[in-house]
Amino acid sequence: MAGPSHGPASFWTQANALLRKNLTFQKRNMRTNILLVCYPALLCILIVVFQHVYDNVIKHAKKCDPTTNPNCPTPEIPITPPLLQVPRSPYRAVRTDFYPFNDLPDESCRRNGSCPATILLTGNNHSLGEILAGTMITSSLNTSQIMTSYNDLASVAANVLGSSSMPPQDLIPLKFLDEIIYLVQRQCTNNFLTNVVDLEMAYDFLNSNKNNFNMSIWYNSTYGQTGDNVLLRIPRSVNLASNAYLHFLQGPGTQILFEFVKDMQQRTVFPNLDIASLVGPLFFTWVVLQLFPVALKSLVYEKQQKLRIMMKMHGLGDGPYWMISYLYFLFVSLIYMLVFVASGALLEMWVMVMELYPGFSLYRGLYEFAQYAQLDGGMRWEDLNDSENGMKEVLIIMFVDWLVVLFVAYGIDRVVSPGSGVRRRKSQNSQKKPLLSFWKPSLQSKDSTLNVQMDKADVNQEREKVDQLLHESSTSHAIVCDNLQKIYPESDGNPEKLAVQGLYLTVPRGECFGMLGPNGAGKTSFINMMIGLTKPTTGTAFVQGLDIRTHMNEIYTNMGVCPQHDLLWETLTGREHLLFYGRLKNLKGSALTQAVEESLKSLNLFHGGVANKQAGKYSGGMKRRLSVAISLIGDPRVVYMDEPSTGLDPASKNNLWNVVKNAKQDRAIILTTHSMEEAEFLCDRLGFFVDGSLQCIGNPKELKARYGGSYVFTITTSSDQEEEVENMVQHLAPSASKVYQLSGTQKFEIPKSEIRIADVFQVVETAKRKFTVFSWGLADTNMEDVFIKVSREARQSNALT
Ligand SMILES: Nc1ncnc2c1ncn2[C@@H]1O[C@H](COP(=O)(O)OP(=O)(O)OP(=O)(O)O)[C@@H](O)[C@H]1O
Repeated sequence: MAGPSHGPASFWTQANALLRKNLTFQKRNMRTNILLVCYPALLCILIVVFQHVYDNVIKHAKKCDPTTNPNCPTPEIPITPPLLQVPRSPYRAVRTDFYPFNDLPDESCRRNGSCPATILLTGNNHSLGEILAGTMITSSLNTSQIMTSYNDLASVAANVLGSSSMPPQDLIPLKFLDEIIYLVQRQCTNNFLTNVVDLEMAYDFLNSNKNNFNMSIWYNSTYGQTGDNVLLRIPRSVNLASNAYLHFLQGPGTQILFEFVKDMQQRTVFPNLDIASLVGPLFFTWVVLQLFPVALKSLVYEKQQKLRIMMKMHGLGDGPYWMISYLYFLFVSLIYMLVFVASGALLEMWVMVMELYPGFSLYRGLYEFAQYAQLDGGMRWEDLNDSENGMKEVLIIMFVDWLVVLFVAYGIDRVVSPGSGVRRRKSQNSQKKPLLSFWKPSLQSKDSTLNVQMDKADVNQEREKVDQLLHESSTSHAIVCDNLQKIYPESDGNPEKLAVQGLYLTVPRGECFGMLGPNGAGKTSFINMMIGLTKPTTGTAFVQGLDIRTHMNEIYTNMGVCPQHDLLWETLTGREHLLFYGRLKNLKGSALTQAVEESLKSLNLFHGGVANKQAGKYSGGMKRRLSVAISLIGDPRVVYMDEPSTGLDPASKNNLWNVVKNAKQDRAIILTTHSMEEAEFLCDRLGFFVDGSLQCIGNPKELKARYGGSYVFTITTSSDQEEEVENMVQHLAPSASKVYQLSGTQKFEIPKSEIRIADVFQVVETAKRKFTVFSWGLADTNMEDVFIKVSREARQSNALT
């Protein structure tokens, strides 16, 4: 059906085939891809919409004036938590017995609203405190009071500044403050005391309210021995040359740490983190669940659907697979990242947390570049050491991520995958060599005499043939199994299972060998070993002279497989499947087109546009035919077909049989089936498998002759006459045995040597005169009888041993 074999496909041919398949697959998934790259943009829009709704509908923030309406919710919460806001006058700090701050006014100020707003600075540098106070408040005001020796800073902050447990409406919102606001970070629990001063607000306020203060400043002189540190958050928008900041900078002996607040946009996009703080984790979760595994998901999908091993079985090597997959996903990720970065400019929060995801660290890196681009000279190598930009961390994260993800993906492919049992270690002698030099009987075969039952002459003969071939240099037999054995180890409480026991088998080119046997006999286990899905426990097999334990990759280049369950890409058409596998088999140009067209025609997948229909839309029978077509494309020398005609209607079955019959001319085919009719029609030889071992082997005629030396006589009468019929048959042939009896219908096996067909007619005529015979028949044994007989005998003998 296909053209002549062109030898194994080169690395680049395989890469080309895979790339084309991936592009077609991607084209089919265009909608998903567009959605994928649009998600970040959609998410940004959603966040903004949420925020808008939240602000306008739920909070009414913009419509509520807190200066006139005390129930207005706080419209803005500064970004640096925790913050203490200045309380309204009735709640401000006053002198109490418990806290003897003598310079605070007494309680009466709360009634007339004259209590001062208080500010707490921490640190042990008095002069700095003076400078801070002097900078923020004009010197004409009585502003400075020094509080000493106070260690319980949190408690002081709460009491000196006013009650911290008051309801929010009693805090003066910063925006509408009529006195100076000074923010104190109360949780200063260690030596590094950090006063977070929002200078932007203080500065604005100072400029507009210079002479209207009623203010006390408390300065803790002893708390924190090493702490002279003040962390200033200075937005870029603030002019650093202003007097206030200069004073700060000149604070004697004080290390002033500047943290440039680069992301002022946050305030405008997310004025008050409520929605954003929900959306952030949601976004992160979505990223982890949906996007992180994009590449891995696809690799795992192919693995899970066994498509990876299917491609491998048809000759796709690890090299092209990894190269194309890697470059392909790199490209897809780049497109995704471009869209993401563009839309991510609107969404700058949570970037730090998300950096663990490689895409996000890339984003962070670009972001830092953008920030530095605003400065003279942009980012330089030495800036990597700047702890403020996190560029070094980003590069480290990306490098580690790259390594980890690459190794994880590769590890999944090598270790966890089906077929991992096959040793990928390159054989030291991977070149083909004369048969004799490496076709040595396996060690196990010497001990295997126990497995051989001496009464099975045909099976023994097969074993002798194997021994002989192993010592000859002939490669006339495409498949030689040498004491092949598969034992599944015990698991989940199930005992060890001997699925294939010491199998000796030879299949020459041009032969179709049928493997028959009841469910669970071990047929699929055998095929799985032969196609590299599982590893033999002991023994081995040689395909075209190559050992399946060590040369599976070479064997794949000349092998076709039609697995028991169809392994197809739902979104690729039948033609695209065949083009892909044809290319893997090194078919090119017109030879490829011709092979594909012939294949489609011969398997009845050509007419009515079926070839261009996606495989996901195929009926079960069409999928099956496509699987058979795939197994035969590129003229492989060895083909395995696991129940190829399952689910086919009679016409399609017939059509498929003809295809297989034509295909077997110059190749070895091993086929498993439950259809005796199929076995008889297609197979030159049959092997009956029961409980993992070969019970008999031979061509259909031989087997029928051997196991079918009897006629099957079936007769139906009323139930009362059963005994009489039985006596009658016994009289006719004393060795006859009853094999079936139900409601008057009885089936007898009568040795051919004991009767003549005319005698049977005679007996039935006599019986008809005595009682009613509803129906009767005499049949020669067919393959089904052989099957039943062999299975029964094998089970009986197994039960005895
Ligand atoms: N992965 C496994 N682990 C343990 N036991 C297994 C495993 N796969 C198959 N078996 C067992 O090995 C035996 C042979 O199974 P196998 O699938 O090879 O039979 P089969 O002849 O192909 O059956 P069928 O005709 O139903 O496809 C069965 O008893 C089965 O339960």
